[in-house]
Amino acid sequence: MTAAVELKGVDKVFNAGRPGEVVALTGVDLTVESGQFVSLIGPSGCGKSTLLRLVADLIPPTGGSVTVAGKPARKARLDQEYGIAFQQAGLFDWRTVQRNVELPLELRGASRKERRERAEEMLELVGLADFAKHYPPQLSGGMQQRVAIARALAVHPPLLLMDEPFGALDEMTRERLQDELLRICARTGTSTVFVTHSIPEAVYLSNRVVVMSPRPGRITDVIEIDLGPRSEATRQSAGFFAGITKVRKALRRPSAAAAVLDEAEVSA
Ligand SMILES: Nc1ncnc2c1ncn2[C@@H]1O[C@H](COP(=O)(O)OP(=O)(O)OP(=O)(O)O)[C@@H](O)[C@H]1O
Repeated sequence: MTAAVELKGVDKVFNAGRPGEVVALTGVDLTVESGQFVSLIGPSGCGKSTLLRLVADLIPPTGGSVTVAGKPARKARLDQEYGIAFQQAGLFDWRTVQRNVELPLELRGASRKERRERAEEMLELVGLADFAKHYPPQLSGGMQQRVAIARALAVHPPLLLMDEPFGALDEMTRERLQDELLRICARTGTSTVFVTHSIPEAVYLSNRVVVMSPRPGRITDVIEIDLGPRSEATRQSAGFFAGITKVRKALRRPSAAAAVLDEAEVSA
């Protein structure tokens, strides 16, 4: 089966050869199989968002190749092979919830009837059917985030790219949305690449947690999570805590190496 995402030897340098050059990513190889949920975790500035933006073809790589659904990233973007949801829900305040969700379908030239039906289906899926006629400022942060997810899924993309979508939410809302997201992905068969700072969130959601190192960003570990179908009991289970410990140790490893380097520099 074609992988949902494949990165081979990807490098990203911002401002190459100019003042302020930043080597954001180096030698990144990553495959996300179809239907998988993969989280990216790592210290601030390690290149998680950059990696996601490369997959979305919002920026080009400096080296290597990015393939989405077997196509070059640019073709995949034009074919709307993925939906995007970021930390800021990014909704248009002057459009109703329904018309926000319809937006990607409008861009695709879908008929008014198709747009309305699809938006209703998506709002049902995220539990917001009763709020279709509301405007985003009338909704809570969690509800706005669910609208953003509905919008990202409106064209039935095989892939969902999410950059800290629940980062600004309280813990209870966050856990509820995590469960909703897993339910939606299971129902629609969507593959997901999810950026987070939260170790428990990464472990709870993912089939695989990809751990990245600080500058220049590299993948240092890929941790398989095998917890079966998630439920409230999962959050209390020994397997869940074992997963958290594994990710935490993996995150410490590169920074420990950096600390040793720093000490060497200080003592030199
Ligand atoms: N447009 C840009 N121009 C120059 N440098 C950039 C640009 N975008 C990102 N960078 C740099 O690339 C590196 C990686 O940034 P990125 O936003 O991908 O990190 P991140 O892991 O998502 O960080 P955080 O967890 O803080 O959101 C950082 O050093 C950042 O300053």
